[in-house]
Amino acid sequence: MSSTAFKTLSAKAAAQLDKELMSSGAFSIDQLMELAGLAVAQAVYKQYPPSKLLSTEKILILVGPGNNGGDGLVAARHLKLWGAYDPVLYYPKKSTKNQLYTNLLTQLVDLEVPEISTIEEVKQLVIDKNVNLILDALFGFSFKPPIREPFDDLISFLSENHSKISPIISIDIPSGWDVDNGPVDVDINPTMLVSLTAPKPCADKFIIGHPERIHYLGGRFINQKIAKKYDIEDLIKKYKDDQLIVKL
Ligand SMILES: NC(=O)C1=CN([C@@H]2O[C@H](COP(=O)(O)OP(=O)(O)OC[C@H]3O[C@@H](n4cnc5c(N)ncnc54)[C@H](O)[C@@H]3O)[C@@H](O)[C@H]2O)[C@@H](O)CC1
Ligand SMILES: [K+]
Repeated sequence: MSSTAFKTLSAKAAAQLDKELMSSGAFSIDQLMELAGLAVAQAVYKQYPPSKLLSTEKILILVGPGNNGGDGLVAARHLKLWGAYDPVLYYPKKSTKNQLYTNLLTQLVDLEVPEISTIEEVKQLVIDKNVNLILDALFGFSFKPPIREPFDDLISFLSENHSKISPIISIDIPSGWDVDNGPVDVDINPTMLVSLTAPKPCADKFIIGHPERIHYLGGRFINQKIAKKYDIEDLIKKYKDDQLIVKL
């Protein structure tokens, strides 16, 4: 039993649920990712509405090699389409074999979302506070420490400078954290977390002792039967009406 007010899904259970949705559940990854990314964009908008942001309203999107990165690409598109944010991408490890990611990137290129390609540019942008927000879409529930390059340098940089930089919003897992156990050696210290489907055990570590941290739930795509099987019915009931996100 979790010590916080919400149920959690272990890394193993989250991966199993994901697999189940895409096999017997008959969902495609494109559908799930679109809903997940849309929820993330809505949570960003809700928590940091454009009027609350300073000057440029730029949001740096740190994109990892897997589906967590895909969620970030989708969120970037919605934020850009809403006209209120200027996303800038950092996407150092692109998969050329996965058509889904290629398509998501093409959609952003068509929207003239700029991309920076070096870690030095990222550091400069972040340290000069030329971005108001940082969206962490590097790693999700399939991450296994220790972190490998080129992401080790980035995670260390964010960790060392966390008190000086704009707020970090992590998608599903604070990148670099162990999914079941929380922070390892370096901690990017996000201000906000958007858990997808259900929080993972590390979300307990995110919240406990940190009342100032913000936690949303998104990814409203599971039915009652699956919710019951994974014992997360109470969590799913927290969504009201047509909401795609809920603040936990
Ligand atoms: N059912 C759900 O809740 C859904 C989840 N989605 C997203 O999908 C994520 C899981 O996606 P994936 O399974 O593709 O995995 P991740 O995006 O968590 O990461 C996998 C990638 O990270 C790399 N990696 C793992 N450990 C590493 C390390 N120590 N150093 C460097 N690289 C490392 C792997 O080689 C792989 O390329 C979730 O967290 C969520 O964001 C959505 O896109 C769709 C639906
Ligand atoms: K993340």
